[in-house]
Amino acid sequence: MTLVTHTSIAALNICFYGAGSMAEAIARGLISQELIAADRISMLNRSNAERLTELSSKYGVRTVLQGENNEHFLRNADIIFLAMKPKDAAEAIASIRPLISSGQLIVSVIAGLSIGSIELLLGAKLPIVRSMPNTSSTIGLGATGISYSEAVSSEQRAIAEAIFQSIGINAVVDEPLQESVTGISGSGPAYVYFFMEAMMKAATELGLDDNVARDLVVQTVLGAAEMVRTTGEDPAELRRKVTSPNGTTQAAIELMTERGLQDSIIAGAKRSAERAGEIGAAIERNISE
Ligand SMILES: NC(=O)C1=CN([C@@H]2O[C@H](COP(=O)(O)OP(=O)(O)OC[C@H]3O[C@@H](n4cnc5c(N)ncnc54)[C@H](O)[C@@H]3O)[C@@H](O)[C@H]2O)C=CC1
Ligand SMILES: O=C(O)[C@@H]1CCC=N1
Repeated sequence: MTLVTHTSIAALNICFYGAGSMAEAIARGLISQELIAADRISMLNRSNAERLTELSSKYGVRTVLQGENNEHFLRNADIIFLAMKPKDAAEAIASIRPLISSGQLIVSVIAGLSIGSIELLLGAKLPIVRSMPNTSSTIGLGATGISYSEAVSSEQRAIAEAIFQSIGINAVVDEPLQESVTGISGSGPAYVYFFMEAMMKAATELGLDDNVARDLVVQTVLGAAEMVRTTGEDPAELRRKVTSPNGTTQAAIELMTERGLQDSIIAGAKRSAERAGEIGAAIERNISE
């Protein structure tokens, strides 16, 4: 069995290729969970020097704009996170092909992008981790789906899992299921925020002031999630315990059901998964043209 310790990860160099929201969430999580020192992390962006200055002053990471000695960071990285938008991925990945060597671990967070497409773009069957994290990684509460290419060694698997575990929980899934993970936990935080926006709007329309509305809604969502986690009971059972016969909750749930709340959430999550597939297929078409 391969032993991967926090100490062995601390000795690696990690490069984020694309320095947007998701890269920041993971880098911030890794630093705050003390898995790796900030000066072992480099973050590269195509443009926006201001954004890079903000990241280096906030976290102490090394930053570099594309074209300004970014080759050094890419060549010397043990792990390269591919973290640009899907529309930029094909060009960005193909352009680093001459810099990549077989000892490096490539970790993609790009929605829809298949391992096969990354192999085609890099021109080799390298060790590739396809992941689908979420922005809650920022505070160590992420939920990440992970899949591996055949070339990923057991030690590299252990490193990838330790990295994502340091910023939340992991589920290792067969690659086609990454689209489902995207529909559930990748996009999922946005559904919860959407729900919270609606709850806060309702609270203010019901006469509560903004701060009280925010506090009550945040605590309600936190408490409900924690109840599911700690009691191990099904959400349906916990919901039943809130719902007194002919009471207030029943009145609310009946109206929400009539207006299709649950059906909308199910359809929306499935649409996100389907969209991940469409995004991946568009990149594949782009590569084969
Ligand atoms: N935001 C989220 O909740 C999640 C995002 N993802 C995936 O993460 C990826 C990044 O998403 P965000 O961080 O939200 O996007 P973003 O737009 O915040 O960041 C993308 C960054 O990549 C940079 N970039 C683009 N082309 C580049 C190039 N050729 N070289 C260097 N940098 C380049 C852009 O300048 C930008 O800063 C996407 O592929 C998305 O599918 C995955 C899970 C969750
Ligand atoms: O909206 C998106 O495409 C990305 C992938 C999952 C969350 N955000």
